[in-house]
Amino acid sequence: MQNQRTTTEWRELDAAHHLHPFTDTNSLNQQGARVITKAEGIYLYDSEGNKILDGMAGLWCVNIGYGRKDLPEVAKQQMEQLAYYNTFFKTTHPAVVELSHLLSEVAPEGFKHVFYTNSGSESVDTMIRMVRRYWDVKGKKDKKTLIGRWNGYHGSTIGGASLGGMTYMHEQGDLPIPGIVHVEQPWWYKHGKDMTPEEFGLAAAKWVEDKILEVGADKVAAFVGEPIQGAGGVIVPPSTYWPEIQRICQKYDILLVADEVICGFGRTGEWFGQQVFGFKPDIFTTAKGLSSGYQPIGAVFVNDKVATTLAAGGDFNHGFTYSGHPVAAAVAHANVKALRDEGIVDRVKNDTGPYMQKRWREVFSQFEHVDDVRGVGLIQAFTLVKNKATRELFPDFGEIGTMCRDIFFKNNLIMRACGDHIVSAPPLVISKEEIDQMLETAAKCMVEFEKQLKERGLV
Ligand SMILES: Cc1ncc(COP(=O)(O)O)c(CNc2cccc(C(=O)O)c2)c1O
Repeated sequence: MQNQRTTTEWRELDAAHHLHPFTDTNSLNQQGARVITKAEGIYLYDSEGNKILDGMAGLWCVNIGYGRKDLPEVAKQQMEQLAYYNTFFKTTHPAVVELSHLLSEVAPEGFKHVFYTNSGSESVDTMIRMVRRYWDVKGKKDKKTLIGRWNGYHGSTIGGASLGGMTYMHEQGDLPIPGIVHVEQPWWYKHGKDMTPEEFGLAAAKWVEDKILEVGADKVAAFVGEPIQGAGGVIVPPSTYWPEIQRICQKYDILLVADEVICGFGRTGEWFGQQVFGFKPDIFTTAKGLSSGYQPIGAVFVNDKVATTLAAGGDFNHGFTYSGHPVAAAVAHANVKALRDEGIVDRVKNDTGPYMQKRWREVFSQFEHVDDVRGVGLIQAFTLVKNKATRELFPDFGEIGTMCRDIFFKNNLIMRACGDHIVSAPPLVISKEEIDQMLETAAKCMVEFEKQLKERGLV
Protein backbone atom coordinates (compact mmCIF):
# COMPACT_ATOMS: atom_id res chain seq x y z
CA MET A 1 0.00 0.00 0.00
CA GLN A 2 1.06 3.58 -0.60
CA ASN A 3 2.54 5.53 2.32
CA GLN A 4 -0.23 7.57 3.92
CA ARG A 5 1.04 11.12 3.56
CA THR A 6 -0.63 14.52 3.50
CA THR A 7 -1.04 16.29 0.17
CA THR A 8 1.60 18.76 1.28
CA GLU A 9 4.06 15.97 2.05
CA TRP A 10 3.45 14.32 -1.33
CA ARG A 11 3.83 17.65 -3.11
CA GLU A 12 7.07 18.47 -1.29
CA LEU A 13 8.63 15.08 -2.06
CA ASP A 14 7.39 15.29 -5.66
CA ALA A 15 8.98 18.72 -6.06
CA ALA A 16 12.21 17.47 -4.50
CA HIS A 17 12.67 14.41 -6.73
CA HIS A 18 10.28 14.08 -9.69
CA LEU A 19 10.86 15.66 -13.12
CA HIS A 20 7.49 15.74 -14.95
CA PRO A 21 7.03 15.40 -18.75
CA PHE A 22 6.14 18.45 -20.83
CA THR A 23 6.31 20.60 -17.67
CA ASP A 24 7.81 23.90 -16.53
CA THR A 25 9.28 22.43 -13.34
CA ASN A 26 9.73 25.71 -11.45
CA SER A 27 6.21 26.83 -12.26
CA LEU A 28 4.72 23.48 -11.21
CA ASN A 29 6.67 23.41 -7.97
CA GLN A 30 5.41 26.85 -7.01
CA GLN A 31 1.81 25.60 -7.07
CA GLY A 32 2.33 21.90 -6.36
CA ALA A 33 1.07 18.94 -8.34
CA ARG A 34 -2.48 17.58 -8.01
CA VAL A 35 -2.10 14.21 -6.29
CA ILE A 36 -4.37 11.63 -7.95
CA THR A 37 -4.77 8.71 -5.55
CA LYS A 38 -7.40 6.43 -7.15
CA ALA A 39 -9.88 6.11 -9.99
CA GLU A 40 -13.10 4.28 -10.82
CA GLY A 41 -15.05 4.15 -14.10
CA ILE A 42 -14.70 7.62 -15.59
CA TYR A 43 -13.80 9.33 -12.31
CA LEU A 44 -10.50 10.25 -10.65
CA TYR A 45 -10.10 11.02 -6.94
CA ASP A 46 -7.38 13.28 -5.59
CA SER A 47 -5.66 13.42 -2.20
CA GLU A 48 -8.05 16.18 -1.11
CA GLY A 49 -11.07 13.94 -1.70
CA ASN A 50 -12.20 15.69 -4.88
CA LYS A 51 -14.11 13.56 -7.41
CA ILE A 52 -13.03 14.52 -10.92
CA LEU A 53 -14.74 13.57 -14.19
CA ASP A 54 -11.96 12.51 -16.54
CA GLY A 55 -13.06 13.73 -19.96
CA MET A 56 -9.65 12.73 -21.35
CA ALA A 57 -9.33 9.07 -20.29
CA GLY A 58 -5.95 9.90 -18.77
CA LEU A 59 -4.02 10.75 -21.90
CA TRP A 60 -6.56 9.45 -24.46
CA CYS A 61 -5.71 5.94 -23.28
CA VAL A 62 -8.00 4.48 -20.57
CA ASN A 63 -10.52 3.15 -23.08
CA ILE A 64 -11.86 0.43 -20.78
CA GLY A 65 -12.30 2.76 -17.83
CA TYR A 66 -10.62 2.87 -14.42
CA GLY A 67 -10.92 0.35 -11.59
CA ARG A 68 -11.26 -2.93 -13.50
CA LYS A 69 -10.77 -5.94 -11.20
CA ASP A 70 -9.95 -8.42 -13.98
CA LEU A 71 -6.85 -6.72 -15.38
CA PRO A 72 -4.93 -6.57 -12.05
CA GLU A 73 -5.79 -10.25 -11.49
CA VAL A 74 -4.44 -11.15 -14.93
CA ALA A 75 -1.27 -9.17 -14.20
CA LYS A 76 -0.84 -10.94 -10.85
CA GLN A 77 -1.25 -14.41 -12.32
CA GLN A 78 1.09 -13.68 -15.22
CA MET A 79 3.68 -12.17 -12.88
CA GLU A 80 3.56 -15.29 -10.71
CA GLN A 81 3.73 -17.59 -13.73
CA LEU A 82 6.33 -15.76 -15.85
CA ALA A 83 7.11 -12.18 -14.84
CA TYR A 84 9.54 -11.71 -17.65
CA TYR A 85 11.27 -13.40 -20.50
CA ASN A 86 12.36 -11.84 -23.77
CA THR A 87 11.27 -12.63 -27.31
CA PHE A 88 14.80 -12.34 -28.78
CA PHE A 89 16.89 -15.38 -29.66
CA LYS A 90 14.14 -17.63 -30.98
CA THR A 91 12.00 -17.61 -27.83
CA THR A 92 8.38 -16.68 -27.22
CA HIS A 93 5.83 -17.19 -24.45
CA PRO A 94 2.08 -17.95 -24.31
CA ALA A 95 1.00 -14.40 -23.32
CA VAL A 96 2.46 -12.73 -26.40
CA VAL A 97 1.31 -15.52 -28.71
CA GLU A 98 -2.28 -15.23 -27.49
CA LEU A 99 -2.20 -11.43 -27.78
CA SER A 100 -0.81 -11.60 -31.33
CA HIS A 101 -3.53 -14.02 -32.35
CA LEU A 102 -6.27 -11.87 -30.83
CA LEU A 103 -4.90 -8.72 -32.49
CA SER A 104 -4.95 -10.47 -35.88
CA GLU A 105 -8.68 -11.05 -35.27
CA VAL A 106 -9.61 -7.45 -34.38
CA ALA A 107 -7.29 -5.81 -36.95
CA PRO A 108 -8.65 -4.75 -40.33
CA GLU A 109 -8.39 -7.45 -42.99
CA GLY A 110 -4.85 -8.06 -44.27
CA PHE A 111 -3.01 -7.29 -41.02
CA LYS A 112 -1.78 -10.54 -39.49
CA HIS A 113 1.60 -9.48 -38.03
CA VAL A 114 2.53 -7.21 -35.11
CA PHE A 115 5.81 -5.96 -33.62
CA TYR A 116 5.76 -4.97 -29.94
CA THR A 117 7.08 -1.87 -28.22
CA ASN A 118 6.57 -0.08 -24.90
CA SER A 119 4.91 3.12 -26.09
CA GLY A 120 3.48 5.02 -29.00
CA SER A 121 6.79 6.78 -29.57
CA GLU A 122 8.63 3.48 -29.74
CA SER A 123 5.97 2.22 -32.17
CA VAL A 124 6.60 5.24 -34.38
CA ASP A 125 10.39 4.85 -34.23
CA THR A 126 9.95 1.15 -35.02
CA MET A 127 7.82 2.09 -38.03
CA ILE A 128 10.47 4.52 -39.29
CA ARG A 129 13.11 1.79 -39.16
CA MET A 130 10.72 -0.72 -40.78
CA VAL A 131 9.84 1.63 -43.62
CA ARG A 132 13.49 2.32 -44.45
CA ARG A 133 14.37 -1.39 -44.14
CA TYR A 134 11.46 -2.27 -46.43
CA TRP A 135 12.85 -0.16 -49.26
CA ASP A 136 16.40 -1.44 -48.63
CA VAL A 137 15.15 -4.99 -49.13
CA LYS A 138 13.26 -3.90 -52.25
CA GLY A 139 16.53 -2.54 -53.63
CA LYS A 140 15.36 1.09 -53.60
CA LYS A 141 17.88 2.39 -51.06
CA ASP A 142 17.28 6.06 -51.91
CA LYS A 143 13.68 5.87 -50.68
CA LYS A 144 14.38 7.14 -47.16
CA THR A 145 12.30 10.32 -46.69
CA LEU A 146 9.13 10.26 -44.61
CA ILE A 147 6.44 12.93 -44.96
CA GLY A 148 4.48 14.05 -41.89
CA ARG A 149 2.20 17.01 -41.18
CA TRP A 150 2.69 20.25 -39.35
CA ASN A 151 0.80 20.02 -36.04
CA GLY A 152 0.80 16.25 -36.25
CA TYR A 153 1.91 14.41 -33.11
CA HIS A 154 3.91 11.16 -33.23
CA GLY A 155 5.62 11.05 -29.85
CA SER A 156 8.67 12.35 -28.10
CA THR A 157 11.56 10.10 -29.16
CA ILE A 158 14.02 11.59 -31.63
CA GLY A 159 12.17 9.91 -34.53
CA GLY A 160 8.65 10.50 -33.28
CA ALA A 161 9.28 14.13 -32.36
CA SER A 162 10.93 14.72 -35.75
CA LEU A 163 8.02 13.15 -37.64
CA GLY A 164 5.56 15.16 -35.58
CA GLY A 165 5.01 18.73 -36.68
CA MET A 166 5.22 20.46 -33.30
CA THR A 167 7.80 23.18 -33.88
CA TYR A 168 8.14 23.88 -30.13
CA MET A 169 9.49 20.31 -29.84
CA HIS A 170 11.80 20.65 -32.85
CA GLU A 171 13.40 23.71 -31.24
CA GLN A 172 14.54 21.57 -28.28
CA GLY A 173 17.03 19.07 -29.68
CA ASP A 174 17.81 20.31 -33.17
CA LEU A 175 14.97 18.38 -34.80
CA PRO A 176 13.79 17.11 -37.21
CA ILE A 177 16.46 14.52 -38.03
CA PRO A 178 17.42 14.30 -41.73
CA GLY A 179 14.98 12.56 -44.06
CA ILE A 180 11.80 13.88 -42.50
CA VAL A 181 9.71 16.64 -44.12
CA HIS A 182 6.25 18.08 -43.44
CA VAL A 183 3.18 19.36 -45.29
CA GLU A 184 0.37 21.54 -43.97
CA GLN A 185 -2.38 19.84 -41.98
CA PRO A 186 -5.93 19.33 -43.36
CA TRP A 187 -7.49 21.92 -41.03
CA TRP A 188 -10.39 23.23 -43.10
CA TYR A 189 -11.45 25.92 -40.59
CA LYS A 190 -8.12 27.77 -40.92
CA HIS A 191 -6.93 26.82 -44.41
CA GLY A 192 -10.15 26.07 -46.29
CA LYS A 193 -10.86 29.66 -47.27
CA ASP A 194 -13.90 29.63 -49.61
CA MET A 195 -13.59 25.93 -50.48
CA THR A 196 -16.16 23.40 -49.32
CA PRO A 197 -14.64 20.83 -46.92
CA GLU A 198 -14.76 18.25 -49.72
CA GLU A 199 -12.90 20.54 -52.12
CA PHE A 200 -10.39 21.38 -49.40
CA GLY A 201 -9.76 17.69 -48.63
CA LEU A 202 -8.54 17.19 -52.21
CA ALA A 203 -6.47 20.40 -52.08
CA ALA A 204 -4.83 19.33 -48.79
CA ALA A 205 -4.03 15.91 -50.25
CA LYS A 206 -2.44 17.63 -53.24
CA TRP A 207 0.04 19.28 -50.85
CA VAL A 208 1.36 15.74 -50.30
CA GLU A 209 1.69 15.13 -54.05
CA ASP A 210 3.48 18.47 -54.44
CA LYS A 211 5.93 17.48 -51.67
CA ILE A 212 6.53 14.07 -53.27
CA LEU A 213 7.40 15.77 -56.58
CA GLU A 214 9.59 18.32 -54.77
CA VAL A 215 11.59 15.63 -52.92
CA GLY A 216 11.43 13.17 -55.83
CA ALA A 217 9.20 10.08 -55.66
CA ASP A 218 12.29 7.86 -55.91
CA LYS A 219 13.43 9.30 -52.56
CA VAL A 220 10.12 9.21 -50.65
CA ALA A 221 9.59 6.17 -48.43
CA ALA A 222 6.26 6.87 -46.73
CA PHE A 223 3.54 9.31 -45.81
CA VAL A 224 2.53 9.20 -42.13
CA GLY A 225 -0.57 10.65 -40.51
CA GLU A 226 -3.04 10.23 -37.69
CA PRO A 227 -6.53 9.44 -39.09
CA ILE A 228 -7.69 12.28 -36.83
CA GLN A 229 -4.90 14.45 -35.39
CA GLY A 230 -5.30 14.09 -31.62
CA ALA A 231 -2.81 16.22 -29.68
CA GLY A 232 -2.95 18.71 -32.55
CA GLY A 233 -6.50 19.50 -31.48
CA VAL A 234 -8.76 16.78 -32.95
CA ILE A 235 -8.37 17.93 -36.53
CA VAL A 236 -10.93 15.85 -38.40
CA PRO A 237 -10.01 15.77 -42.10
CA PRO A 238 -12.70 16.17 -44.80
CA SER A 239 -14.08 12.86 -46.11
CA THR A 240 -12.21 13.29 -49.41
CA TYR A 241 -8.75 13.59 -47.79
CA TRP A 242 -7.65 10.06 -46.92
CA PRO A 243 -8.94 8.24 -50.04
CA GLU A 244 -7.07 10.84 -52.13
CA ILE A 245 -3.91 10.36 -50.03
CA GLN A 246 -4.22 6.61 -50.63
CA ARG A 247 -4.51 7.18 -54.40
CA ILE A 248 -1.45 9.45 -54.41
CA CYS A 249 0.68 6.99 -52.39
CA GLN A 250 -0.25 4.17 -54.77
CA LYS A 251 0.50 6.38 -57.80
CA TYR A 252 4.05 7.11 -56.59
CA ASP A 253 4.74 3.72 -54.89
CA ILE A 254 4.99 5.19 -51.40
CA LEU A 255 4.07 3.35 -48.19
CA LEU A 256 1.03 4.72 -46.37
CA VAL A 257 1.23 4.72 -42.56
CA ALA A 258 -1.58 5.49 -40.11
CA ASP A 259 -0.65 6.48 -36.59
CA GLU A 260 -3.54 4.95 -34.63
CA VAL A 261 -2.10 5.53 -31.16
CA ILE A 262 -5.14 7.65 -30.24
CA CYS A 263 -7.70 6.56 -32.86
CA GLY A 264 -7.11 2.85 -32.30
CA PHE A 265 -9.07 0.33 -30.22
CA GLY A 266 -12.53 1.82 -30.47
CA ARG A 267 -11.97 5.54 -29.90
CA THR A 268 -13.87 6.49 -33.10
CA GLY A 269 -16.53 3.76 -32.83
CA GLU A 270 -14.59 1.63 -35.31
CA TRP A 271 -11.74 -0.54 -34.07
CA PHE A 272 -9.35 1.72 -35.98
CA GLY A 273 -9.61 5.24 -37.38
CA GLN A 274 -8.61 4.10 -40.89
CA GLN A 275 -12.00 2.32 -41.04
CA VAL A 276 -13.87 5.60 -40.44
CA PHE A 277 -12.19 7.28 -43.40
CA GLY A 278 -12.08 4.29 -45.75
CA PHE A 279 -8.37 3.90 -46.37
CA LYS A 280 -6.03 0.96 -45.95
CA PRO A 281 -2.49 1.78 -44.78
CA ASP A 282 0.47 -0.57 -45.21
CA ILE A 283 1.52 -0.12 -41.58
CA PHE A 284 -0.21 1.31 -38.53
CA THR A 285 1.13 2.17 -35.09
CA THR A 286 -0.73 1.70 -31.81
CA ALA A 287 -0.35 1.99 -28.01
CA LYS A 288 -2.72 3.66 -25.47
CA GLY A 289 -6.04 1.78 -25.93
CA LEU A 290 -4.16 -1.47 -26.58
CA SER A 291 -3.88 -1.91 -22.80
CA SER A 292 -6.10 1.03 -21.73
CA GLY A 293 -3.03 2.33 -19.94
CA TYR A 294 -3.01 -0.48 -17.38
CA GLN A 295 0.39 -1.53 -18.69
CA PRO A 296 2.85 0.26 -20.99
CA ILE A 297 2.74 -1.49 -24.38
CA GLY A 298 2.61 -0.54 -28.06
CA ALA A 299 2.26 -2.55 -31.25
CA VAL A 300 3.08 -1.95 -34.91
CA PHE A 301 0.75 -3.73 -37.36
CA VAL A 302 2.14 -4.52 -40.81
CA ASN A 303 0.22 -5.83 -43.84
CA ASP A 304 1.20 -8.96 -45.71
CA LYS A 305 3.23 -7.02 -48.31
CA VAL A 306 5.41 -5.40 -45.63
CA ALA A 307 5.66 -8.55 -43.46
CA THR A 308 6.79 -10.66 -46.42
CA THR A 309 9.36 -8.10 -47.55
CA LEU A 310 10.84 -7.59 -44.08
CA ALA A 311 11.10 -11.38 -43.69
CA ALA A 312 12.85 -11.66 -47.05
CA GLY A 313 15.55 -9.38 -45.67
CA GLY A 314 16.70 -11.82 -43.00
CA ASP A 315 17.53 -10.35 -39.56
CA PHE A 316 15.61 -7.15 -38.84
CA ASN A 317 18.07 -5.60 -36.40
CA HIS A 318 15.67 -3.81 -34.10
CA GLY A 319 13.85 -4.47 -30.84
CA PHE A 320 13.51 -3.69 -27.15
CA THR A 321 14.17 -5.62 -23.94
CA TYR A 322 10.48 -5.47 -23.13
CA SER A 323 9.12 -6.10 -26.66
CA GLY A 324 6.14 -8.37 -25.98
CA HIS A 325 6.60 -8.21 -22.19
CA PRO A 326 4.58 -11.10 -20.67
CA VAL A 327 2.65 -9.03 -18.10
CA ALA A 328 1.94 -6.20 -20.55
CA ALA A 329 0.88 -8.72 -23.20
CA ALA A 330 -1.42 -10.59 -20.82
CA VAL A 331 -3.09 -7.39 -19.65
CA ALA A 332 -3.43 -6.08 -23.22
CA HIS A 333 -5.03 -9.39 -24.23
CA ALA A 334 -7.58 -9.16 -21.40
CA ASN A 335 -8.24 -5.52 -22.25
CA VAL A 336 -8.80 -6.05 -25.99
CA LYS A 337 -10.88 -9.17 -25.33
CA ALA A 338 -13.12 -7.15 -22.97
CA LEU A 339 -13.41 -4.26 -25.43
CA ARG A 340 -14.68 -6.82 -27.96
CA ASP A 341 -16.64 -9.34 -25.87
CA GLU A 342 -18.34 -6.80 -23.61
CA GLY A 343 -19.49 -4.92 -26.71
CA ILE A 344 -17.72 -1.73 -25.63
CA VAL A 345 -16.51 -0.80 -29.12
CA ASP A 346 -19.90 -1.68 -30.62
CA ARG A 347 -21.65 0.54 -28.05
CA VAL A 348 -19.42 3.48 -28.98
CA LYS A 349 -20.33 2.93 -32.65
CA ASN A 350 -24.07 2.41 -32.22
CA ASP A 351 -25.09 4.10 -28.96
CA THR A 352 -22.87 6.31 -26.80
CA GLY A 353 -20.80 7.67 -29.69
CA PRO A 354 -23.75 8.99 -31.74
CA TYR A 355 -25.31 10.28 -28.52
CA MET A 356 -22.15 12.16 -27.53
CA GLN A 357 -21.78 13.64 -31.01
CA LYS A 358 -25.40 14.84 -31.04
CA ARG A 359 -25.29 16.33 -27.52
CA TRP A 360 -21.79 17.79 -27.96
CA ARG A 361 -23.01 19.74 -31.03
CA GLU A 362 -26.26 20.81 -29.32
CA VAL A 363 -24.48 22.09 -26.21
CA PHE A 364 -21.45 23.90 -27.67
CA SER A 365 -22.88 25.32 -30.90
CA GLN A 366 -24.96 27.70 -28.77
CA PHE A 367 -21.92 29.70 -27.60
CA GLU A 368 -20.86 32.92 -29.33
CA HIS A 369 -17.13 32.17 -29.29
CA VAL A 370 -17.27 28.48 -30.17
CA ASP A 371 -17.13 27.18 -33.72
CA ASP A 372 -16.17 24.12 -35.77
CA VAL A 373 -17.85 21.79 -33.27
CA ARG A 374 -16.74 18.33 -34.43
CA GLY A 375 -15.99 14.74 -33.61
CA VAL A 376 -16.76 11.08 -34.21
CA GLY A 377 -17.34 8.22 -31.78
CA LEU A 378 -15.93 9.43 -28.45
CA ILE A 379 -13.32 11.90 -29.69
CA GLN A 380 -14.65 15.43 -30.04
CA ALA A 381 -13.61 19.08 -29.98
CA PHE A 382 -14.52 22.65 -30.73
CA THR A 383 -12.46 25.75 -31.44
CA LEU A 384 -12.59 28.96 -29.43
CA VAL A 385 -12.90 31.79 -31.94
CA LYS A 386 -13.05 35.57 -31.78
CA ASN A 387 -15.59 35.93 -34.60
CA LYS A 388 -17.65 33.04 -35.98
CA ALA A 389 -18.93 34.95 -38.99
CA THR A 390 -15.41 35.61 -40.29
CA ARG A 391 -13.80 32.47 -38.82
CA GLU A 392 -11.41 34.82 -36.99
CA LEU A 393 -9.27 33.05 -34.39
CA PHE A 394 -7.98 34.69 -31.20
CA PRO A 395 -4.43 36.11 -31.32
CA ASP A 396 -1.68 34.17 -29.44
CA PHE A 397 -3.29 30.81 -30.26
CA GLY A 398 -3.43 28.84 -27.02
CA GLU A 399 -3.80 31.59 -24.41
CA ILE A 400 -7.58 31.50 -24.54
CA GLY A 401 -7.59 27.69 -24.59
CA THR A 402 -5.64 27.55 -21.34
CA MET A 403 -8.03 30.05 -19.74
CA CYS A 404 -11.00 27.91 -20.73
CA ARG A 405 -9.39 24.65 -19.64
CA ASP A 406 -8.62 26.10 -16.20
CA ILE A 407 -12.31 26.84 -15.68
CA PHE A 408 -13.12 23.19 -16.45
CA PHE A 409 -10.37 22.05 -14.02
CA LYS A 410 -11.77 24.31 -11.27
CA ASN A 411 -15.10 22.54 -11.74
CA ASN A 412 -13.52 19.07 -11.47
CA LEU A 413 -13.91 18.32 -15.18
CA ILE A 414 -10.83 17.35 -17.19
CA MET A 415 -10.89 18.49 -20.82
CA ARG A 416 -7.77 19.28 -22.83
CA ALA A 417 -6.79 22.55 -24.47
CA CYS A 418 -4.71 21.96 -27.62
CA GLY A 419 -4.02 25.57 -28.60
CA ASP A 420 -7.47 27.14 -28.71
CA HIS A 421 -9.09 23.80 -29.48
CA ILE A 422 -10.97 22.27 -26.55
CA VAL A 423 -10.91 18.51 -26.88
CA SER A 424 -12.37 15.51 -25.09
CA ALA A 425 -11.86 11.75 -25.27
CA PRO A 426 -13.47 10.09 -22.22
CA PRO A 427 -13.21 6.39 -21.34
CA LEU A 428 -15.28 4.35 -23.85
CA VAL A 429 -17.39 2.99 -20.99
CA ILE A 430 -18.99 6.39 -20.34
CA SER A 431 -22.78 6.06 -20.09
CA LYS A 432 -25.37 8.37 -21.63
CA GLU A 433 -26.22 9.65 -18.15
CA GLU A 434 -22.53 10.42 -17.53
CA ILE A 435 -22.35 12.18 -20.91
CA ASP A 436 -25.27 14.36 -19.80
CA GLN A 437 -23.51 15.10 -16.47
CA MET A 438 -20.25 15.96 -18.25
CA LEU A 439 -21.95 18.29 -20.74
CA GLU A 440 -24.09 19.96 -18.07
CA THR A 441 -20.94 20.86 -16.13
CA ALA A 442 -19.13 21.90 -19.33
CA ALA A 443 -22.00 24.18 -20.38
CA LYS A 444 -21.87 25.97 -17.01
CA CYS A 445 -18.10 26.38 -17.46
CA MET A 446 -18.61 27.88 -20.92
CA VAL A 447 -21.06 30.46 -19.57
CA GLU A 448 -18.39 31.45 -17.03
CA PHE A 449 -15.73 31.44 -19.78
CA GLU A 450 -17.65 33.81 -22.07
CA LYS A 451 -18.41 36.05 -19.09
CA GLN A 452 -14.69 36.27 -18.33
CA LEU A 453 -13.91 36.99 -22.00
CA LYS A 454 -16.10 40.05 -21.82
CA GLU A 455 -14.90 41.13 -18.35
CA ARG A 456 -11.28 40.98 -19.56
CA GLY A 457 -12.08 42.96 -22.69
CA LEU A 458 -10.93 40.11 -24.93
CA VAL A 459 -14.05 40.36 -27.10
C1 LIG B 1 -0.76 9.83 -32.50
C2 LIG B 1 0.29 9.57 -31.45
N1 LIG B 1 1.43 8.90 -31.78
C3 LIG B 1 2.39 8.66 -30.86
C4 LIG B 1 2.24 9.09 -29.56
C5 LIG B 1 3.34 8.80 -28.55
O1 LIG B 1 2.89 7.86 -27.62
P1 LIG B 1 3.67 7.75 -26.20
O2 LIG B 1 3.36 9.01 -25.42
O3 LIG B 1 3.09 6.50 -25.58
O4 LIG B 1 5.13 7.61 -26.51
C6 LIG B 1 1.07 9.77 -29.17
C7 LIG B 1 0.92 10.19 -27.74
N2 LIG B 1 -0.04 11.20 -27.50
C8 LIG B 1 0.04 11.97 -26.38
C9 LIG B 1 0.92 11.66 -25.36
C10 LIG B 1 0.98 12.49 -24.25
C11 LIG B 1 0.17 13.63 -24.15
C12 LIG B 1 -0.72 13.92 -25.19
C13 LIG B 1 -1.58 15.15 -25.09
O5 LIG B 1 -2.49 15.31 -25.93
O6 LIG B 1 -1.33 15.93 -24.17
C14 LIG B 1 -0.80 13.08 -26.29
C15 LIG B 1 0.09 10.03 -30.13
O7 LIG B 1 -1.05 10.72 -29.82
